[in-house]
Amino acid sequence: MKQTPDRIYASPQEQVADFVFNEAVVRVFPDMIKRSVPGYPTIVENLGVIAGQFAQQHSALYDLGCSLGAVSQALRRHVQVEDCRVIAVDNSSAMVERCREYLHAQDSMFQELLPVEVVEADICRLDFRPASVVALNFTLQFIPREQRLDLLTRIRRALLPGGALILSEKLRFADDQEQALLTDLHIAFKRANGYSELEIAQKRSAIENVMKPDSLEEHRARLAEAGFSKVVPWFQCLNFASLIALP
Ligand SMILES: Nc1ncnc2c1ncn2[C@@H]1O[C@H](C[S@+](CC[C@H]([NH3+])C(=O)[O-])CC(=O)[O-])[C@@H](O)[C@H]1O
Ligand SMILES: O=C(O)C(=O)Cc1ccccc1
Repeated sequence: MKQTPDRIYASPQEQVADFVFNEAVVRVFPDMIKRSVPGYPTIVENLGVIAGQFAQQHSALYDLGCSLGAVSQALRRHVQVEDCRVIAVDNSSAMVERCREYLHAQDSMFQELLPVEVVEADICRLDFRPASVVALNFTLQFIPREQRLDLLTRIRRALLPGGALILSEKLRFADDQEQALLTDLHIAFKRANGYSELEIAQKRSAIENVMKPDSLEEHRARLAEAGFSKVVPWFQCLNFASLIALP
């Protein structure tokens, strides 16, 4: 993927607008997410490996909030199961357009990849087909809180026995000291990746109204209420974590 550097918040803005996944973000997204989310490359690659353990014949593998399709690409690199298809969904037309280009490029470089379908839709209004793997890789945090339980319930109903939901999220922490330490360390991570104090501050005010992280305890309670029987955290780097939820 192209690595145009993210300079979106580099110059001072009189009023920082709410963050949107538009064309300007699409252009810099691979650089932005790598420099902003500690552990992102490790999570994406291992999501493919984990999916390989749960993928079943004659089922769908969902990449919900696919952005540029990094997870879909990992699924296709790692899963070789008969009659499976990847369904990548995002409601940003700018993301979907570029995602289709990247996945076509992957098709032209490799043979025998799983078929993939990129759908422009709101994942809260999606009719799910029977699925063995569902990935929500840093997407649930952008869904309005009051819609999260319903979405997870519908995912749970679509999951086949033996399947899995892989849920990656930024976490918040009920303990003030833990929250403060991990927030500081996340800022240090961004600084170490070349973001200025201004960029960090402006990005923070851009996302505060649109991205609402929950605590691990809130995720566990909601997943249980949605009908998941087991939640296994498999990765945490600073305040970013990934969970495997079993039906
Ligand atoms: N209701 C919705 N319906 C569909 N898509 C949505 C919705 N709300 C937000 N999105 C989409 O969810 C994605 C979240 S980014 C995911 C990274 C990717 N998974 C990755 O592994 O590279 C996370 C981040 O940027 O921190 C964006 O593309 C939104 O358009
Ligand atoms: O930038 C941040 O602070 C984040 O928490 C993650 C993020 C990454 C990319 C787009 C929006 C939010």
